[in-house]
Amino acid sequence: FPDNPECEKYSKYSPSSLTLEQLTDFGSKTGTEKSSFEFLRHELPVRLANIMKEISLLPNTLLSMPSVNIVNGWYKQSFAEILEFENSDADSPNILSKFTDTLIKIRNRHTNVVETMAQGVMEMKEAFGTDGKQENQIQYFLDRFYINRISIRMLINQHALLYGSQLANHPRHIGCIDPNCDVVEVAKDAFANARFLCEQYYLSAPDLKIECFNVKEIGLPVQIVYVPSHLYHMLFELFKNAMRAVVESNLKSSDLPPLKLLICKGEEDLTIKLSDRGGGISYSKIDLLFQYMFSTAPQPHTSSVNDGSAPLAGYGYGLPLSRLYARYFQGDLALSSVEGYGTDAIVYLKVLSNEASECLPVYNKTAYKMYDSDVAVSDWSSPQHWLQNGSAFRPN
Ligand SMILES: N#Cc1c[nH]c2ncccc12
Repeated sequence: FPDNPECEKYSKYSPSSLTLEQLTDFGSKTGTEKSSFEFLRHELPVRLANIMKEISLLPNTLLSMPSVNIVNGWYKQSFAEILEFENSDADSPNILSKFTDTLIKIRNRHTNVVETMAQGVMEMKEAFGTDGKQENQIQYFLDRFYINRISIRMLINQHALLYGSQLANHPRHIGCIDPNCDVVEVAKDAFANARFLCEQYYLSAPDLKIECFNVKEIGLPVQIVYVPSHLYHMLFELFKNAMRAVVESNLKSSDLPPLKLLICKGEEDLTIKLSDRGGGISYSKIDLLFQYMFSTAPQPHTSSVNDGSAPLAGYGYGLPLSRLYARYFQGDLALSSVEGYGTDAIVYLKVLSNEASECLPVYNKTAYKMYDSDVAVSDWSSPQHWLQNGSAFRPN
């Protein structure tokens, strides 16, 4: 990409972060297909170019992997296709419908980016092994790469749902945003589907108890301006992991301790805490659950109680991606565990839609330096394993 002048040009712009309030106002009041077209034909190349510059900075051990080359090709192709509209006359016939068709074609092309990048990481691990420095760089890159992808798909989905030919499923929704997203309803849906899978695999599943508090609007249901599919993705992942922990730590018992879900809408945060009595996980292993390099390995999935000899089976990319969905609109996802007892998984969401602004990676000197091979080595005395990470502090 470095030799692509158009990529150079668009990577010099910073992405424009939108709030859920701006997205809902645009989709319900102020926006038109033409103004959306004029915004996206600049903003989408900006977001693509910013991350394409970072792809070009990846260690060659990853960049040279066949699967990463495939993803590269998809980004180049999509970038070029949007640029076809750079100087189009927005008022010329069919240009707007052609643009929407192009966006849908791009969305379809990128359907399997997550799996294909994971395959590339696997190819690199098998070919070259890894070291702590590279793991940090790849963790840094993939968090930025996937949240960039979430943001591009969000903008494409909004435009396609608002102006495309497909019928809107939910008349009250604004694109993929529900202005009154009922958290309990989404949670019950995610729980039911996770329980179905759990019962299929383990022949049993824990029950769920829900406690709900609305401190901001006493007596009203807990609702938020949010993207239901993002909330569902997070909760479905957390329910699956909690159920697995409970079943695998109670294999000799038919009486499973129930999961507990606490939902509380405060003034600033909507907090969702899922508590399980699944035996917990040691503090030192929590970070591993969010690490792509750890989660990429094809782990032997043990359905017997983990006797401690085998490494904790990877959870796939579900947790790190769920945390990115939470962070995308200024929230977060954290695990707090008591080894030997159980785990709390906590999702924080912004109550106010004008505070829920897109969290977007920006290609700049700071980012550039993160890919510099001479990143700082630890300047703290630490057990040997920390030195491999090359991180000055415990990875957060
Ligand atoms: N996410 C999640 C988890 C929820 N409960 C857990 N117990 C052990 C390890 C991970 C988890």
